[in-house]
Amino acid sequence: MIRFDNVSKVYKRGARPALDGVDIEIEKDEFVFLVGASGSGKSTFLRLTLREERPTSGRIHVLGRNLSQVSSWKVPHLRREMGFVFQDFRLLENKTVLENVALASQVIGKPRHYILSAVPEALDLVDLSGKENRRPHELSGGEQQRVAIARAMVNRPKLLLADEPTGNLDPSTSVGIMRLFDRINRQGTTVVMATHDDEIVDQMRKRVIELKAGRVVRDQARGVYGSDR
Ligand SMILES: Nc1ncnc2c1ncn2[C@@H]1O[C@H](COP(=O)(O)OP(=O)(O)OP(=O)(O)O)[C@@H](O)[C@H]1O
Repeated sequence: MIRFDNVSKVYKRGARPALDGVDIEIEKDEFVFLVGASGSGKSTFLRLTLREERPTSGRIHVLGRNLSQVSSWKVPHLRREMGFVFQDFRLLENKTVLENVALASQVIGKPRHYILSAVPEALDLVDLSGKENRRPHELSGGEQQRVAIARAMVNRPKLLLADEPTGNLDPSTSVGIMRLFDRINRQGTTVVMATHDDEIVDQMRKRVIELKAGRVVRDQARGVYGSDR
């Protein structure tokens, strides 16, 4: 699903690499936590996977494609097969819940009949049926993140990437959001999540990849947040 072969990324000539000789393979249906101190390279890994950035050296395969061979005009096509969830939700404030989710399908030209079934299905997945006509400011933080997850899932991606999705949420809300990611994963979507949420990582016992100064220092099945536990 994702393969990094000896990938390095240097943003500015002379700066230390944000990723430094990274080899990672993530299989279909896995749930992977990316952990590590601030600046260790987690977001860079996600941005390279999305092809928002290109590596300085090394090879990246995502969804069976070598990213260096995907021409720029085909990048949007590739991204349609991936969902992305951010820490700060990034919803459109002047649109309703339903419109926020539907828009993600409309902009890529999905037919009306698809949208009419996929949007309610996505809202049902995140347990927001009944709140279709609310606007983001009428929802709690956890509900807003659920809308963002519905938006990421509405085109039925094979891969869901998330950068600190619980970073703005309180602990009990975060648990609910993590259960949702777990359910999405069990239904067949590969999940890769960068997080600082140690309690949740310890509870969920999924694969943990730890980065330190751009290098993989730990790759553990059913792992915990900190290597010293
Ligand atoms: N666009 C950029 N231009 C220059 N340097 C960058 C850029 N993005 C990230 N960096 C640098 O690359 C390194 C890795 O950053 P990255 O954002 O990948 O870390 P992170 O582990 O996601 O951190 P955080 O947990 O704070 O989000 C850092 O030293 C950062 O300053």
